[in-house]
Amino acid sequence: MYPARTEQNLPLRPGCEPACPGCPHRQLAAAASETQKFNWLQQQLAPWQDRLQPLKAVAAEKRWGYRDRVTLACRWLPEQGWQIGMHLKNAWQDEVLAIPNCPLHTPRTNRLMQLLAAYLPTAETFPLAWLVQAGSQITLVVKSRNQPPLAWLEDLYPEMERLGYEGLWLHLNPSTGKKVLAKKTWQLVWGQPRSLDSQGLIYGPQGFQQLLPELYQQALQEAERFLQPDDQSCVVDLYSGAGASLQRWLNQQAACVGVESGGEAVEAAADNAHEALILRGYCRERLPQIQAWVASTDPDQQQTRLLYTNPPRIGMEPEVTRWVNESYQPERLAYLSCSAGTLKRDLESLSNYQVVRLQPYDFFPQTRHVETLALLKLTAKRN
Ligand SMILES: C[S@@+](CC[C@H](N)C(=O)[O-])C[C@H]1O[C@@H](n2cnc3c(N)ncnc32)[C@H](O)[C@@H]1O
Repeated sequence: MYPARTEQNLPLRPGCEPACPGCPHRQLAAAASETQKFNWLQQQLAPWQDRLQPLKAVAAEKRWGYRDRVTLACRWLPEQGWQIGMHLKNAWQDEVLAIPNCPLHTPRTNRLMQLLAAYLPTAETFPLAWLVQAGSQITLVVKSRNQPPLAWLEDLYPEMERLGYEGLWLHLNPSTGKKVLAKKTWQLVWGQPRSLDSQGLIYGPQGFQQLLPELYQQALQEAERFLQPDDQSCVVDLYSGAGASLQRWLNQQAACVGVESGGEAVEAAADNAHEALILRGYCRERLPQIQAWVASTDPDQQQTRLLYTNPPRIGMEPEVTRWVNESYQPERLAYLSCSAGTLKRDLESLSNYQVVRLQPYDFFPQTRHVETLALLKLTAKRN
């Protein structure tokens, strides 16, 4: 990421902790923050600068109080009680900065932190390491092999219900640390195991969700306009999560395959996009199955091949980029990226493609992060 600008032209919002490193743009006006992000993209994506569109963002009043998906560190201090907030870890410090009134969080997230800090027993009784909230699903990650007492939670349930929470999980993870979650020992202690998002899609406690659904829908709409999926096309959807994008392509009667490594997301996608084939695993390891699916879906090679990809920050796996560029060769490709650096690398590797348009979105206001949708078309003749 680019270095933080020292210019500070706005006062801190009420509740914003001066020492919190969470939002480097918190003292910039919206226009200044957006300009910084745009300039960063211009620099990172210089070879395609002429195709870079102005940044799309939500209205000013939606730039705060939007974070309803958080992973917060929890630490017990005998003098001060529970601290829930940002983990500050570097050579000099290893502490948790409490942020009970964070203005970036939704009001219910802050209320949840405050309630837990007030009701939790001491760390000796309940060694809480992380609080993970995915929308309406909450997980308490406990650094222990043994089940801690849960009776204290009874008093919290009515308030959690009032705040619109729907599920509370206990996750025992004795080795929790940098990697917060493990596969085993999840227990639903209250409510229901799954919730529905604003689009009616099912998700669970580990669900990946974009933070600003309105802007995310705009990005998907733009990808759909470009890809033009229909009943004569097949869509390969990589890093497909719980199936939000798959659902769109299916609505246009396209044949679809999704690939996703997260077990819970795969399970949700099977419900959210049940007409698609969902492959579980790393994309690079599923290439033979995707290839077989394409061959059986389009034996005469009459269909329009399309690709949508939305990888994590590290970008597409090199084997996958190579397969797209040299083997699958979709006519149109939409790539939603949260890292301009890895996007640049992958665009350069897609040598058989021309970048048509780069549309940035401010998915993470107040932070340095910026999302970009790259739209590409095949220029070489398919092998
Ligand atoms: C940026 S999220 C996108 C999810 C989905 N497209 C959405 O918008 O909801 C990236 C997804 O890729 C999954 N993932 C990470 N590495 C993967 C890999 N190597 N192969 C397949 N899926 C992977 C993650 O579990 C996550 O769901």
